[in-house]
Amino acid sequence: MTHNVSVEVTDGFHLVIDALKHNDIDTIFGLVGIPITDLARLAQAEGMRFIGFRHEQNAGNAAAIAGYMTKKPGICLTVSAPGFLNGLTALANATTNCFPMILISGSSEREIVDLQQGDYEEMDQLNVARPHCKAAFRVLKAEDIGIGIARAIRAAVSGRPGGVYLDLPAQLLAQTIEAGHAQRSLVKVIDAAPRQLPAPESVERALALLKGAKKPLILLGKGAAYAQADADIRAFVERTGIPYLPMSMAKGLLPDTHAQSASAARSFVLAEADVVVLVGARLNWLLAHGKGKTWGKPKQFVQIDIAPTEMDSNVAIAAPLVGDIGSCVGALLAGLDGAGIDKPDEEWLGAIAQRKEQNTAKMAALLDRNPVPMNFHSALRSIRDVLKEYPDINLVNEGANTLDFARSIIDQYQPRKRFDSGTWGIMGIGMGFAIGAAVTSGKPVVAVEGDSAFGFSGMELETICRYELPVTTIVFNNNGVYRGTDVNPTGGKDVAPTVFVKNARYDKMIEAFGGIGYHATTPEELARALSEAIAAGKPALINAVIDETAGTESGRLTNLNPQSAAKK
Ligand SMILES: Cc1ncc(Cc2csc(CCOP(=O)(O)OP(=O)(O)O)c2C)c(N)n1
Repeated sequence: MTHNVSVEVTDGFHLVIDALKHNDIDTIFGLVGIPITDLARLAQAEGMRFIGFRHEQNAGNAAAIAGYMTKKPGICLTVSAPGFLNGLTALANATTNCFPMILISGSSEREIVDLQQGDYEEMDQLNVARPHCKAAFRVLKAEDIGIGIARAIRAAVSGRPGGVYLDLPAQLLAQTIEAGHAQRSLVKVIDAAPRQLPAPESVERALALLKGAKKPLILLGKGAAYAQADADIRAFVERTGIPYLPMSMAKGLLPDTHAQSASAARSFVLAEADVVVLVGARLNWLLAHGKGKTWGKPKQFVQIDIAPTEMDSNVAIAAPLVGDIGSCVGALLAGLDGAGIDKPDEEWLGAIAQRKEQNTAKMAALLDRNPVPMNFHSALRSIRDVLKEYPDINLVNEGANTLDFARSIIDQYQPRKRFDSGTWGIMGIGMGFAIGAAVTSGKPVVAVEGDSAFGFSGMELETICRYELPVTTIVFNNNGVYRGTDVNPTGGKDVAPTVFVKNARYDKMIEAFGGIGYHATTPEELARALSEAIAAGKPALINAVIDETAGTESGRLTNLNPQSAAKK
């Protein structure tokens, strides 16, 4: 006699969703297609948010900034080959910026890929991904999905955070597995990013170096913002009385209006300081690699970083402090009283105050002007004055002049509220970061965009309108990349490489998707539109007309070559 015993089964699709939810992940950013459309549908049906994008790079950027804001990996889901490649730029950027994210892509079957038999969207994605991310895994058996997701989560957030690639062949998703076995295969990641305490002797060495400093300086990097050790970092700055410089995404750890902020005297303090404490800030190109005329006199560095190999990356580090930033700053605080460190010399603080006063007066003179049409300064003054009323606003910023000037003109008052082109200086993060910040925080976002930078992700205005996100995009429209005045030297009909359609109306773009468009030609119009848009809490775009002659081109290598400069 046979007994028909019904065995409850599940499949790879459900197991991926169960594994993510089992680890408290509730949102996926992605773009559907073969073989992951049903995975997206199922995720939504099972109560997760699936935010569908128009280009995978923007979905990846949204996942990356969600990871930076929450310390949980943001999830980006794409189709194979071209969809995976579109997401790869965001994965590489996340790894470069130490944002935890996981790019999950469907892929072709191993047996076809390895024999290069020409599958639909065939690519050896795992090997393509490896050089551009922190870790890469592939899962071939449904019973391994739980451990695969767990490994990806731990790899993304432990140690120095970064991007992880997880390769899911189409057949895996369709595989069935007995439900009880599936449930038991799930893995809840315990203590994914364990604290890493610094060695006591390294703390003593750092405090001793500070004790001998006459002109100390603290440099806060975005790693300090990511650490979410805000109170201890503020206490360390305030109890030592040491002036500090925030890198752009560390702005707001202490309010930019704080008396110890040395931002308005940046060049002076970098050149004159004798001991510099780097907190989650790497001595890369953004800090002139810690040497040369930017840094003037020889320095001694205390460096706090979770990666021991970051030490001496560019210059010798006199006091390496290896561990997670919260533990390292906490250890310095605990040892402060016993270290007998005096407050910085009044001469040092007085010299900084004087330089701040001079530079603030120069900037005020630039900001007080009201040229017609607007320039970067008058437009940014207008935005600064409105955003002062919204200290918790999320600010996204990219461009060249738009990025450089906004970084010093728009003040931040709270940590992890400014999201920009970061370590790579990449363009195109705008709308993805804006969507990621709006979805993650549930709060309003203002994106201040150069017109070229906006163009990289502008189609996501439809995504912003579709999910009715409170995102106000301000396009600094100066008719081109850096500026809009270059001409084709041949007199031919093609415009110059850096020039766009003159007087474009980006505000009409968002109206096509039901959003609110504003056209602003004066700082007053800009301020009124921005205040109205933030209050409305709906998708909006302000086309801010900027003088096309106002911009300067950054990093023009030909200027370094006298011969080519002479030909101009
Ligand atoms: C993915 C990528 N491709 C190109 C570039 C090179 C670049 C750096 S800044 C920039 C845009 C500058 O024009 P924009 O109008 O946005 O700015 P503004 O001067 O404020 O008016 C480009 C194209 C980078 N960094 N990343």
